[in-house]
Amino acid sequence: MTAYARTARGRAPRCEDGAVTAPDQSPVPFASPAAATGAEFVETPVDYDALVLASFGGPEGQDDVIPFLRNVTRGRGIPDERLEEVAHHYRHFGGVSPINEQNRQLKAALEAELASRGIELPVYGGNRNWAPYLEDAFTAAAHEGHKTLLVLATSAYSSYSSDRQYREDIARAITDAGLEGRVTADKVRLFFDHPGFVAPFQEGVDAAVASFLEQGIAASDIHVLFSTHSIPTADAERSGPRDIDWGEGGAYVAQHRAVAEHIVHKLGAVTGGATVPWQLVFQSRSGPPTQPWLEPDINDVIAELPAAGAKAVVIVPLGFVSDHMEVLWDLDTEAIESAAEVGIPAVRTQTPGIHPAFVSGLIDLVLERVEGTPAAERPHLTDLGPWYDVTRPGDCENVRLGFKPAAAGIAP
Ligand SMILES: CC1=C(CCC(=O)O)c2cc3nc(cc4[nH]c(cc5[nH]c(cc1n2)c(C)c5CCC(=O)O)c(CCC(=O)O)c4C)C(CCC(=O)O)=C3C
Ligand SMILES: [Fe+2]
Repeated sequence: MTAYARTARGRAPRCEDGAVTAPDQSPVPFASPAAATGAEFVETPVDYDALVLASFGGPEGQDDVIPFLRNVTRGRGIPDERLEEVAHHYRHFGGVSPINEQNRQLKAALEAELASRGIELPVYGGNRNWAPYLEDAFTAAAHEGHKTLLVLATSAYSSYSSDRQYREDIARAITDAGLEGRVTADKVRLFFDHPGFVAPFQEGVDAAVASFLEQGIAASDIHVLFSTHSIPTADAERSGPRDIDWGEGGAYVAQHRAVAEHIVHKLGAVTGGATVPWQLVFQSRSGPPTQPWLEPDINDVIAELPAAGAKAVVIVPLGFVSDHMEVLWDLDTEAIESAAEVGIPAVRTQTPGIHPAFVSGLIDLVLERVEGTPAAERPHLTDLGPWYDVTRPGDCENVRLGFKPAAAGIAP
């Protein structure tokens, strides 16, 4: 396949960190060859009979922590002593991750939204790494007679950890549950630039910047740090369709930059057009020090803020769907501490969580697949969207862990 029109036209305007470019205001015709062939978009209606909300999962008490971490690192032979080192965030919070409760709330909110629109679609919840597992969700759905399932994963951007690993685990769960050939599972497209996902971030950034302005701090002294999960650079380079040049950091970084640029551009309404300095930063690095991961680390950037003349910092958890451990520990604990050390007032803005715009946007995304909405009509706030319904073989693959069968993609 040749390069996409969206690449030839130029992706979302790229700019150096700290500068703000005016995004192209002209309406962008949807010209992707994929849209023309329908190859990567499912534009015919599908009569799904259940929705599966798929998430990461987390421990519910101290005794769960090591078994949970064994699940997360399965297949990599990491000894328990080493796992205990990464367990400290969970130990600190009584062994309880907030993520399961957040997913229960999101599931209830999705059910309420479906009911309010008069749509009958049962919702099942299952996790990749903790109970209820994906396998439990598929088993329960099949037990109640559902066969054509749509999976909604709580992960917005494209990379091995946030897309393909879900699809691999879906395939494995269907096999482990003995449901091969009895159920099918499709997956809702990645939603990094869907208006429902972006709205809560925009709201948070607008409010935080407005409040610093009210305190008499100039826009040019308010630094906005868009933070996301660092991943190995090798994963980042393979995070999108391979026939497109995404630039350094692959599709994963390009998607985050495009959304950040959109938010900063809209922020002009709050600052009276004045620009704020901003940057994409990374957090929650793990893995051996010899393995390169995306940089700079948020704490290193915060340490340099006084030298850059910053008087305030707004921390935007752009890569995260809810206030799970990465947000509570790495941002609310560590990054806020880093800001206190250099004496700069800091605000961490909200995650989408169960914000009404997000919940309603997720149901819109589900209905796109139920109704087979043409790609050209699907909401997206950046030039990179709308993202594809089906991922092609090789996209987001993990070269370290090797090939595994995955659901909801195009067969090799
Ligand atoms: C991109 C990304 C997201 C965002 C997208 C999404 O939301 O899916 C995410 C989310 C999450 N990650 C989580 C937890 C963990 N991630 C780990 C390890 C890793 N994550 C990675 C990437 C990501 N992770 C990577 C490249 C590794 C190294 C593994 C390797 O080398 O291949 C480890 C192992 C220990 C360690 O290595 O630190 C844990 C415990 C939780 C649950 C939090 C809670 O409990 O509230 C959530 C939502
Ligand atoms: Fe993670």
